[in-house]
Amino acid sequence: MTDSAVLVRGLTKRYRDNLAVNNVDLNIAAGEIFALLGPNGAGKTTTVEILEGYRDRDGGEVEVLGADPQRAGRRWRYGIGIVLQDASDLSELTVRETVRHFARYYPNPRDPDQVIEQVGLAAKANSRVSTLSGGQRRRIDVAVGIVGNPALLFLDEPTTGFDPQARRQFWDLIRSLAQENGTTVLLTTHYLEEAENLADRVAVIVKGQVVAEGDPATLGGRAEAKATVSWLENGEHRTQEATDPGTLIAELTARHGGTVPGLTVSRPSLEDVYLDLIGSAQK
Ligand SMILES: Nc1ncnc2c1ncn2[C@@H]1O[C@H](COP(=O)(O)OP(=O)(O)OP(=O)(O)O)[C@@H](O)[C@H]1O
Repeated sequence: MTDSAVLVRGLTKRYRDNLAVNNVDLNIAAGEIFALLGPNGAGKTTTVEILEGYRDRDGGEVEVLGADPQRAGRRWRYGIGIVLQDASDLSELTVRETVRHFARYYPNPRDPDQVIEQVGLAAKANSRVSTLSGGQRRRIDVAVGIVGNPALLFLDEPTTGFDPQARRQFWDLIRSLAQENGTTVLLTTHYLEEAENLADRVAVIVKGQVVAEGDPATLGGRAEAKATVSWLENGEHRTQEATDPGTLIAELTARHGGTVPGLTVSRPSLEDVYLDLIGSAQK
């Protein structure tokens, strides 16, 4: 046994002559929020579906919650939560009926009303799912994904189509799941801001291979990258790159006798680093 919720070594998957997943290693600790990033067709969904036990692999070792998904049985599956967009199939049911319905599939479900409260749908508990907004339906999808009390939750592009406020509320919800319930979360996303806000660690996959992995704040040498310092001088916009922006700002402050007009300091965003990484890997 390991403390890892997900342990992957040398994973490979081919579709005919297309090597969709090429020697991928992953180690996701219990309780961690981990994001898989990568361009369309990089191999994220294939990897996730192998971990969920829905796709067989061609090579490598995979351990999810201590078992090989290819051989694991029903009891193992009870520990896995998958957020699918299918709650609307039951749209004539109310929110409470829907969550109760799914709770019955599990031997040790969470209290449906508590789950509804946690996903922020308490005020809608008696409303039909068909009357909910897109973002509210996504919350039901999460409620259905977590009502079985999973140790590991898979989220595939969870906030596509959300407005900015709904997206932030959703992030709070996922964080609370990890913090209060100790749930491990594996998500795929195309929103770098989402990965930065939510994930403890990210892996970038390009053409089936992990090209970078780590804390989003330091990925690809981001924390050590030069800062860009901009300010206004005699009405003109000035910009200078600096390894140590503090020294430059001190000089500027002295030169201006106090406040430096229009001063901004920026480092490469996660998106900048990500685009660089996938650009070099795709060459
Ligand atoms: N069932 C399948 N049969 C054949 N090829 C497939 C199948 N599923 C995926 N592929 C191929 O495998 C590669 C990886 O696809 P995958 O869906 O895993 O990528 P992804 O990173 O999830 O992409 P996206 O961000 O677009 O969802 C692609 O080249 C895709 O065309």
